[in-house]
Amino acid sequence: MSLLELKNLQVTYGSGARAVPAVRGVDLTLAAGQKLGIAGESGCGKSTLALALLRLLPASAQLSGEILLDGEDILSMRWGRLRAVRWAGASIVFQGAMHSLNAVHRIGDQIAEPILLHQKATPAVARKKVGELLQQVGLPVARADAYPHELSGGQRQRVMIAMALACAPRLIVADEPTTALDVMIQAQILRLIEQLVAEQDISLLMISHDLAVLADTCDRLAVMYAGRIVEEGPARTVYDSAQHPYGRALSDAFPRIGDIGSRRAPRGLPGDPPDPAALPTGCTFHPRCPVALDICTDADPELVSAGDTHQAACVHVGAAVEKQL
Ligand SMILES: Nc1ncnc2c1ncn2[C@@H]1O[C@H](COP(=O)(O)OP(=O)(O)OP(=O)(O)O)[C@@H](O)[C@H]1O
Repeated sequence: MSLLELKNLQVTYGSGARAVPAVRGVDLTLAAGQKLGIAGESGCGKSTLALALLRLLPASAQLSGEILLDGEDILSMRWGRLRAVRWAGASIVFQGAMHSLNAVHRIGDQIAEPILLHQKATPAVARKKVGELLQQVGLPVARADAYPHELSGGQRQRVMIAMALACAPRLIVADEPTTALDVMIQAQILRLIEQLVAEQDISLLMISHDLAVLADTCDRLAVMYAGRIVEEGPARTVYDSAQHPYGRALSDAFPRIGDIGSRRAPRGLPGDPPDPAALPTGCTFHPRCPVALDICTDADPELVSAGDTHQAACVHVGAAVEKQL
C-alpha cells in the first residue's frame, strides 16, 4: 500500500469572485521509503499542497478530495487523531528556520516539546532523546542550551530536521529546506536529509523551485504549474528528458553539474506564472509555451503516459516535439 495518496486534492483560498484556486485536482502517490520531489515556480501552489497535507492551512482555505496517510484520510480525521498524526505520522521542515523556531526558547527545549507532548516522555527521557537527535543531525549535544540566534543558518536548519525526526515519523515533508542557505551549506543539508531518511526508512516529500536539487535527491519528480501536476515520473527521466514544455523550461533554468564551465548556459523562462484567480483558458501554460497550438487555448490536457511510469499533460505528448525551448 502507498504511504501517502492524494486523490483529486483541491485547495481554494476565499470564495466567490475573490476565490483563489491554489491547488486544482492533484493526484499523487508516494510509496513507503520513496522520495518524491515537487517542483514549480513561486505561486504554483507547492507550499499550499505541503501545508494541506497536515491541515496546517489558514481558515480561509477550503479543501476537498482525499489525503490518505497509511490509508487514513487526513481531511476527514477528528482533531484528536490529527494531533497524533502530526509529528508521529508526518512532520514538516519549513524554509527559513529562523522564523519557525521560537527566539526566546533554548533549542533543546524546542526539540523536546513534541517528545514530551506526543510521546508522553518524562523530562529525563526527552533530554536524552534531544541529545541523540542533535548528534544525528551533526550538532554537539551542548548546543541544546543555545538560543536560535546563537546558531548559524545551517545549524538552525539542522535543528529543524532534529525536530522533524523527534517522534520518528513515517513521512517528512521538506518545503524548500535549503533555499535560505548558501550553496555549500545547502549541499550538506541535502546530504544530511538523504542520509537520515535512508537510515530511518522515512519517506520524503521535498518541495523546491530548483529541479536540479530535486533530481539529485529524489526518486520521483512531479512538476506543478498553476495548481496542477503537469508532469510526473522517475526523477532522472523528468530532469533529463521532460516531456511537458514547462518541465523542459524548468530543467533548462538551472545549471547541471556537467554543464558548469561549458557553454550551455541556464535559460530563463520568459513571462510570469498566471494569477490563480484569473487563469487562462485551456492549457494554463499556453501563453508562455513556445510550441502551443490553437487547440491549447481550448482544452486543458489530462496527464497521459509519456513512457514507463512517466506522465505529462500536454497535447504534444506522444507526438514528436522538437526541443525548441
Ligand atoms: N492565505 C492565502 N490567502 C489567499 N491566497 C493565498 C494564501 N496563501 C497563498 N495564496 C495564493 O495561492 C497561490 C499558491 O501559493 P503557494 O504559496 O502555495 O505557492 P508556492 O508555489 O509555494 O510559492 P512560493 O514558493 O512563493 O511559496 C498563490 O497565488 C498565492 O498568492
